[in-house]
Amino acid sequence: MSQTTLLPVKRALLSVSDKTGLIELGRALAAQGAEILSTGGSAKALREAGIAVVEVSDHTGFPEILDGRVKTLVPQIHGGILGRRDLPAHVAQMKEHQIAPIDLVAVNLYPFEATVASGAAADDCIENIDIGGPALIRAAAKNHGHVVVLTSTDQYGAIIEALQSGGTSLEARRALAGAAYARTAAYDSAIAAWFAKERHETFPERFTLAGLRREVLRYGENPHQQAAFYTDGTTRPGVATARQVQGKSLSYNNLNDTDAAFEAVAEFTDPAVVIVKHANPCGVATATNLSSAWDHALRCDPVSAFGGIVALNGTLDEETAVKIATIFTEVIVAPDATEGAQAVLARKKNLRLLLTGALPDPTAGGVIVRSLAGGFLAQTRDNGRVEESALKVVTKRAPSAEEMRDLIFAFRVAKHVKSNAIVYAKGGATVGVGAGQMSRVDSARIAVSKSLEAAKALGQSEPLTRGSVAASDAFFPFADGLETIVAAGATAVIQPGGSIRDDEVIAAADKAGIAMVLTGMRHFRH
Ligand SMILES: NC(=O)c1ncn([C@@H]2O[C@H](COP(=O)(O)O)[C@@H](O)[C@H]2O)c1NC=O
Repeated sequence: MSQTTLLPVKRALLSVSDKTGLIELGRALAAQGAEILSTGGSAKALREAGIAVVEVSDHTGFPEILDGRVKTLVPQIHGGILGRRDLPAHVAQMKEHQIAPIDLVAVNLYPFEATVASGAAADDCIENIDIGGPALIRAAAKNHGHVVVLTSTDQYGAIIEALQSGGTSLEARRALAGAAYARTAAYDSAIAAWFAKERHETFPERFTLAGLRREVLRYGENPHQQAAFYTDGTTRPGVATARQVQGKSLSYNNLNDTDAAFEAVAEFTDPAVVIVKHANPCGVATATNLSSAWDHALRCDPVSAFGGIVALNGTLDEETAVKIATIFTEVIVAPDATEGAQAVLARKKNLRLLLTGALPDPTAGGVIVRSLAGGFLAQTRDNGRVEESALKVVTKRAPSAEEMRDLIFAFRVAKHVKSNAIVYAKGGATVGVGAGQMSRVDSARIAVSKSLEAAKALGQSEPLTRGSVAASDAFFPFADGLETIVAAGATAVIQPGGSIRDDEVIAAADKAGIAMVLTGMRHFRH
């Protein structure tokens, strides 16, 4: 058989859980004169639409048994799919055992993933593990030289067209075979993940990662890199589940930054705004409303905010939208937006607006992964959150109530800043962010110099860090980082503690008369 030969379909097996498009496919096959074999529910739907169909059990002479656990798992079916039409021995054996060739298999599987997502009981989940379906798919995909395999309703259209134009090409069947194995692999991955979860096994010996390509991106982190965006089927509100209301496609960096911004803004219950650049917050604020939160977030580092990603933790209103629209912004992400806000943003054609419907739960667990040469690292999500009750005051002076509020705020922001992270905050807003430096003291200094720039923009000569509090994502290895913070005018500090020089650092804080609390929890982020 040449590469270009088109194969018609003389006999097809349709066994689908999702009946979408089934009738159209059945009609197209019938119109080509194909015999249609089908299982219980699929056969019923086809028959009701007036399409001639042979029940698999009539074809094989073997009934569906064990509540449908065994329907198609019989030699007449699998032999009909797997027999090679180009091997005389196969053809002879098929004839000897009265096995009729099956040229097209359309199967979509029991909805295991949806059943698990619905929170169904274990028995229900197990009953939704399809056995016969994957066996049919894998057999048909293996014998793609002779058989077409359809595993998704959105593949039907192209195959109907191909059949109407004389048949399917080897190239098309091979592409469908690849998609079929990817589908059964993803299905088995979901099943394995469910078993691991049931057994409270966070890191099973074999870790499978399955994703559905949502989009091929224009390029990756840089234009010479290729990239695509995959979703994993989880329903965590965020960039993967959001509805894009307007604007051009998001880039690789946009997606990454939007995720960082939205995860950060979900930390706060008061109206909050996070502005992100290069995956780091350059302004975060909470206030009594989003409009004020935007003003305060922007004030922290208006230079970096240019071309940033803005995340809000409530419904974007018109007043706030007008303000955000005054500066160049790449993406806005929020649970919702009023019609007025959407109308304002609609004038900015390139600005992307993503609506998520809800906020992610910052305390929810789950495993996150990152690749490295030869493998990937898996870890549980950083869902740690320090509450006031867990803090240990280690200095002579305890923080005031106002300082305490800002300390907790600053530490929550620091959790979302790349290490080494130093965050200065005042009045529920960041006033200086030092991110991603190789030494903690440099992060402390950079935050102050940025804060001085921000102060100048406001016509002030003192950095905004005067009278602020400071958070450090990890302990101070030496007193120098703390001394920089004191020099910047901060009056209280929050940090995990745990350094062998904690005593030195606490003594430096006492000497400066500032308050210090230890969290006992670190928030490294790389
Ligand atoms: N047991 C079997 O032999 C078997 N053969 C096909 N299935 C599945 O049965 C479903 C279709 O069933 P029905 O046509 O009765 O609605 C499909 O999702 C198909 O993947 C089977 N069911 C599960 O294992």
